[in-house]
Amino acid sequence: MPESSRETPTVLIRGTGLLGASIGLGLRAAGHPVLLSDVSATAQRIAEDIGAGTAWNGEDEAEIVIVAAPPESTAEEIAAALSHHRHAVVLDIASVKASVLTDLIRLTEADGSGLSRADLGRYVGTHPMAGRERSGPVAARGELFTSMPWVICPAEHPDAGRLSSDAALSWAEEIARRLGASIHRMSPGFHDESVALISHLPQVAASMVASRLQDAPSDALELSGNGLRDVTRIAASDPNLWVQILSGNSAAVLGILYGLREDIQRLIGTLEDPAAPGAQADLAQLIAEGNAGVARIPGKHGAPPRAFSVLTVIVDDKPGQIAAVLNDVATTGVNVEDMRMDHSAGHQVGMVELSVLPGRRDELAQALNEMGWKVVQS
Ligand SMILES: NC(=O)c1ccc[n+]([C@@H]2O[C@H](COP(=O)([O-])OP(=O)(O)OC[C@H]3O[C@@H](n4cnc5c(N)ncnc54)[C@H](O)[C@@H]3O)[C@@H](O)[C@H]2O)c1
Ligand SMILES: O=C(O)C(=O)C[C@]1(C(=O)O)C=C[C@@H](O)C=C1
Repeated sequence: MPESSRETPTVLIRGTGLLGASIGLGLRAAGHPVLLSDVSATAQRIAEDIGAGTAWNGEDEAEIVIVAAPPESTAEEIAAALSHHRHAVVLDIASVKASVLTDLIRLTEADGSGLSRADLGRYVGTHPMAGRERSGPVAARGELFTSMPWVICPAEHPDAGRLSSDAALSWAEEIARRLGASIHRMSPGFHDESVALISHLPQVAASMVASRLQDAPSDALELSGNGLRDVTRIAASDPNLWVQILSGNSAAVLGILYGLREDIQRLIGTLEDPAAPGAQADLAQLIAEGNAGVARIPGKHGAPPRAFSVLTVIVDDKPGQIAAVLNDVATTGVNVEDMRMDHSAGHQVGMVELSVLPGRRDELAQALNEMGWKVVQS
């Protein structure tokens, strides 16, 4: 446990949108007093109303400040927090890390900043690898971070080496842990290279696939199944946020896009003459390489990839059905590892897909059947 005046110090959250309000909900549940502040009075009031914390009066001291503003405002907000709260640990959660740190160092070293390099000892850059395709406090969830990775990037100076103090680092990790996340410590540069591949490329790919649908005939769209939904969920993300993320990490994203461009060009060449010698093997290789890549995505808490068994429960499309299914599952003692809900086009039923450990599937299916649920195993 890091040294602090209290076990559950007061946390000020600056930026009370999706992430800020989710952190507020989670930290309040963990016993922290939480203060909220946002440039948008509406976002701040909604966050207060959903129980993420109470309004900051603009003066009170906090022991920990979490900047959850958009990336373009993050460095300035960190500098302001370091100035205002002279003893606080200051964290940010922006999706890009190296550009925020560079801007922060520049602001700190500017004449008249009132900050010194020593003040940066109280700063740690972080990034929860959890979110949603929706913005704003209305979409906030206190459990958003449970079992998800949370990156901790000790601040480093190009000439002076590591800046973040041990005390600040251990508070950053403690906060992530209290929100249920798993800790991954790395440099800002390695973080940005990594998220270009596992977060920024998927966003670009989803947006590009979904943009093809804009002018598609509605008869074609009515055939949409899970394949399309799986690939396009994040295409609903906020353009304003993603402009900032992609331009803040452009070099790393570009490196991946160059490789992708080669793959697409090759695929186009193959499909232009699929009967040519070697073409079928090329196509098989494309899919097989995808199989190999997807098999490397780890499970929860960085555990090795694990295939879950899925069973589908057919429910009436009316309020309270998902809660009723989950309540009955809870009585069986079988842990649900993942869950999703789908609707069957043109039918008044929903399909609740439950992922469970393979050894528990049959037992759960039988128990749910006995309780009167209609279960389909896939
Ligand atoms: N959305 C995600 O999935 C996700 C996941 C991890 C990290 N992040 C990062 O978290 C941060 C917030 O993202 P979000 O999804 O919660 O966005 P959001 O749009 O839901 O919320 C951002 C909030 O910040 C407020 N704000 C803007 N400028 C501000 C300033 N100068 N000071 C204080 N508040 C300010 C806005 O009014 C808004 O309420 C971003 O830096 C983003 O990169 C987002
Ligand atoms: O699950 C989602 O909806 C997300 O957008 C999450 C996601 C991600 O790519 O994993 C998106 C961007 C953030 O920087 C962190 C998390």
